[in-house]
Parts: sequence; structure tokens; C-alpha cells
Amino acid sequence: MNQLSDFHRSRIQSLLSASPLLPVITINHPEDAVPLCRALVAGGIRVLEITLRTRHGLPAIHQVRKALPEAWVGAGTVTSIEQYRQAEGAGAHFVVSPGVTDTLLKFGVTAPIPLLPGVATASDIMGGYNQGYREFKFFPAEIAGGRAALQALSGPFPDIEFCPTGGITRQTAAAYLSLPNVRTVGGSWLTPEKLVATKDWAAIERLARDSLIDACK
Ligand SMILES: O=C(O)C(=O)C[C@H](O)[C@H](O)COP(=O)(O)O
Repeated sequence: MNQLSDFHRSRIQSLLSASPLLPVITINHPEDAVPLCRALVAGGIRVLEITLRTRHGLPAIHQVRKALPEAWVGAGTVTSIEQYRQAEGAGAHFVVSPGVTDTLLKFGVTAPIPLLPGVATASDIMGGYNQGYREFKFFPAEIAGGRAALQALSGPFPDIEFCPTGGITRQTAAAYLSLPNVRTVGGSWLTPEKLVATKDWAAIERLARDSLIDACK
């Protein structure tokens, strides 16, 4: 069986090291993509996950890659090989999936851009572990057991690192980041619907900066 390459693992590790916070971004209006991501980068967050939940996701990845070369841009909500290929085509640096299928894990092993697979259980982890994955998104983090689950999973999986996402807030991020198996946490709290709807990019920049300060306390 093919195994995940050191190159892919080191890319995923680099992006997890590049930011303690990973904003999960959903674009409802195409013109928001660049100013929204620029505000996050100006606030100090260089790693971004743009979901494919809307039809604007792929074009947004393309635009943001061009406009903000200093940012790492990932495609989120990738659940199929077709979407994985589309994300590559749009110029994504990496792909994030909410869960795992054997097909997606296998494709991620040989794909040009790396996959951060989503897991919620020990069985999910074992499926990825056997193919060489050691970094996972933990989703939906709060519902799947939160910090206690991550502490419990560190027993059988001491060499696994998680990016918990789902239900995490500015107030709870630091507690997750204090766990030895967590370097980055993800969430949509960094792009509140109200601030995006009013195009208050200055407030989003402030929120990014303040959330980073809180996360590193
Ligand atoms: O869309 C995806 O690909 C997902 O896997 C789910 C998102 O990462 C979470 O829904 C974000 O969770 P919240 O921060 O609670 O909004």
C-alpha cells in the first residue's frame, strides 16, 4: 500500500506551525473573498481554510491565492475526489475534509497537494494512521468530546496531532491549544456572519488580532 510521503507530512506540519488559528471561511458573496482574507492576514493569521460549501469557494481560493501570496490557502469541506481535484486546480495549498473515506485517504497519499483529514473516532484515526497520516482535523470537536476526548486519544495515539474544529470559540481556543497534541484550532468564529454582512473588515482584523492574543495566553 502507498504511504503518505514525508513531503506531504512536512507541508501539513509547516502550515500547522504557521498559525495557532485556522479560520473556516464560507463565501456567500464573491466580492467579499479578498477583503475578508486580507483582513485576517492583516490581523496576523496567515493560514486560511475556504470551504466549498458555496459555489463561490473555488473562485475565492483562486482569487485569494493571487491577491495574497503570503497566505496559505486551503480548501475545506472536501468530501470527494472531484472536489479534491477542483481545489488543486483552483490553486489551493492544501485540502481539509470533515471526515474520512478510504478513497479520499488513498487519493491524498499521491495527490500533489496534502490532505488534513477529519476524524471523530479512534476508528477514523486508525484508517488514516495505516496510510501514514499523523495530522488530523478533529471534527466536530466540542460534540465529539472536546478536550477530554483529545486527552483520551493521546493514550493509544501518542504521535498524532489534531486540529480541533467545530464549536470552538475565541474563549475556548486557548484551552485546546494548551494540550500537547494540539498546535492549531479551527473555527468560523473568526468570520462572524454579522461582520461579513456589513463588510466590517476592520473589525475582522481586530478580531483576528485579539483572538491570536487570547489564544497564546
Ligand atoms: O465545512 C467543513 O468542512 C467542516 O468540516 C466544518 C467546519 O470546519 C466547522 O463547521 C466549523 O465549525 P464552527 O467553528 O463551529 O462553525
